[in-house]
Amino acid sequence: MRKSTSQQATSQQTGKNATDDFGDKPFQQQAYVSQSDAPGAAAPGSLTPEADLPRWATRAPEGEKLESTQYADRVQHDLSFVKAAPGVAKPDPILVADNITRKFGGVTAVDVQHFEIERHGITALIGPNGAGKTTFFNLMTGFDTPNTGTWEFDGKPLKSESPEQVARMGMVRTFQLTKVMSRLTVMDNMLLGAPVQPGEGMLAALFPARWRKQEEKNREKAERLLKRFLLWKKKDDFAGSLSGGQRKLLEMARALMSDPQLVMLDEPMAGVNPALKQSLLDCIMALRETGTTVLFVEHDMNMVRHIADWVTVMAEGKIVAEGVPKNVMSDQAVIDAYLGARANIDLGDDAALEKLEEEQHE
Ligand SMILES: Nc1ncnc2c1ncn2[C@@H]1O[C@H](COP(=O)(O)OP(=O)(O)OP(=O)(O)O)[C@@H](O)[C@H]1O
Repeated sequence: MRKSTSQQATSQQTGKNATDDFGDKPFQQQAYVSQSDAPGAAAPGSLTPEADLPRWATRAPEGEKLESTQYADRVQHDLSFVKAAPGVAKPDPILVADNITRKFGGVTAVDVQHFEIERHGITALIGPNGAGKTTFFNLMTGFDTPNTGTWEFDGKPLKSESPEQVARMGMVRTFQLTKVMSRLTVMDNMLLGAPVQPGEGMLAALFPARWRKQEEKNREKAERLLKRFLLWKKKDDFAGSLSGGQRKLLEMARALMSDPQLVMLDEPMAGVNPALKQSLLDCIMALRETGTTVLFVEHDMNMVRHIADWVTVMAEGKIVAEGVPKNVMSDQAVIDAYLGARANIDLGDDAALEKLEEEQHE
């Protein structure tokens, strides 16, 4: 069979068959080149055919996990060969949705023909207010039911699963308006996020030593996460006493108690003060480093540019554009339709972003 252009590029660089290189050798030893940089490679813009993508997707060997930033390097490498087109196939998708529609009366909130999320990547879902982003999240996670469509998480169909079952399968989400339990302490909120609550079943009650050990483990995990999310000092405070930004951090930390494979964050930056924003960005990037896939909805373009490996644009319920951030966010149609004045704001310039937000609210 003819090699894909990406395989040719890698083979030319390493002198070996690219298929041998993916998967069974440590990433550091591999010499990857981007398709357009490779000597004799196809002209820029001629991308790998969709059918070839899964064959050469970089994956950790069975039963192993990659270390640290290798996930970012691999996912960005793989996605650099994917065509920037709505509904395009990805090399190693963890979530695949087909023909998803949701109508509210006469309004079609979601009408997604095909959508894939690349495993281990950070994907941003952007679009104007009312584009259908939150409804799409609700549908994928069992909080709402589509009129039509099918979707699979890690190869398993999800159509009739409840939110609890979806979470148990490894896909968890946070909400635009946080759903932390105000009258519980921060630590108790975290323990609620643990996958199995010790002592719940009759069987567990018969073996107290076992559930005590499990609870100890849950507390240790909660402690690690609360430290990472800068909330450790608040562990005994009621969640209701936290600021909006701290609640976002708590909700995200709680979602991680079940070691999810995919985390879906709905506007994680909304209402978070600039001082906490950087911590939040760091926490999300740290998630990718531990092998967790992230999908987030966000209006904060600063964040999207900083951390996304891939950007998907929704408008009027449909996926209208997809690609790597620098391409999508410089696409004139996307700028006209959505980014507008947000497009040229300097990276990291919170003051400029806040000024713009104020202007828009005037
Ligand atoms: N429960 C509902 N009942 C009726 N209409 C709804 C409902 N939920 C969403 N909609 C409508 O569906 C459309 C998509 O809304 P949705 O909240 O998913 O958009 P969004 O992209 O998340 O917007 P935002 O960025 O403002 O959060 C909107 O027209 C909205 O009014």
